[in-house]
Amino acid sequence: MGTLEERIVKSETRIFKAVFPSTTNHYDTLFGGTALHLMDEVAFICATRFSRKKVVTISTGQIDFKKAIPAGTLIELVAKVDSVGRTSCKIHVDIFMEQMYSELRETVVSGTFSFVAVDENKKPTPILDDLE
Ligand SMILES: CC(=O)SCCNC(=O)CCNC(=O)[C@H](O)C(C)(C)COP(=O)(O)OP(=O)(O)OC[C@H]1O[C@@H](n2cnc3c(N)ncnc32)[C@H](O)[C@@H]1OP(=O)(O)O
Repeated sequence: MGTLEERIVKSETRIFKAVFPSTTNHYDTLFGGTALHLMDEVAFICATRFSRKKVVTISTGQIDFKKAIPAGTLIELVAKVDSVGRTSCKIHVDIFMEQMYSELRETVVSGTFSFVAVDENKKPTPILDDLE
C-alpha cells in the first residue's frame, strides 16, 4: 500500500474546467456555489483515492475567494491531503485560474474540507488500515 507520504503524493487529484456561461452569475464570473461544489467534489475524490474507503464530508474550513473568475477562463482544481487523523483526513484545495490564450496562471480560491471514513453502519472507521 506504500508509506503515508507515498499515498499522499499518489492521491493528489486535479480537475480542469472551462468557465462557460452556464456556470457564471450575473457579474459574468464563476458562481461561488459552483466553485464550492467543484471543490467538495475534487476533495472527495482525493480523500477516496487516499483511503480507498467510503468517506463523508464532516466539515469545511475557511474558504477564501481571493479573485473573481471571469467567464472564458480555464480553472484547475488541485486537492491534496493536508493532515491525517485516526478516522478522518483534511484535504486542501486550490483553484488556479489560467487565461486561455496566455500563460498567465494564479491561485484564486483556497480552502479545506474534512472527511471521515465510515463503515457499513455509517460509523467512523480508521481512515487507513495498512501503512508500511
Ligand atoms: C460525500 C458526501 O456527499 S457526504 C454528505 C455530507 N456529509 C454527511 O452526510 C455526513 C454526516 N455526518 C455523519 O454521518 C457523522 O457526523 C460522521 C459519521 C461523519 C461522524 O460521526 P461522529 O460520531 O460525529 O464522529 P466522531 O465524533 O467519532 O469523529 C470522527 C472524526 O471526525 C473528526 N471530526 C468531528 N467533528 C469534526 C469537525 N467539525 N471538523 C473536522 N473533523 C471533525 C473527529 O476529530 C474524528 O477524527 P479522528 O478520528 O481522525 O480524530
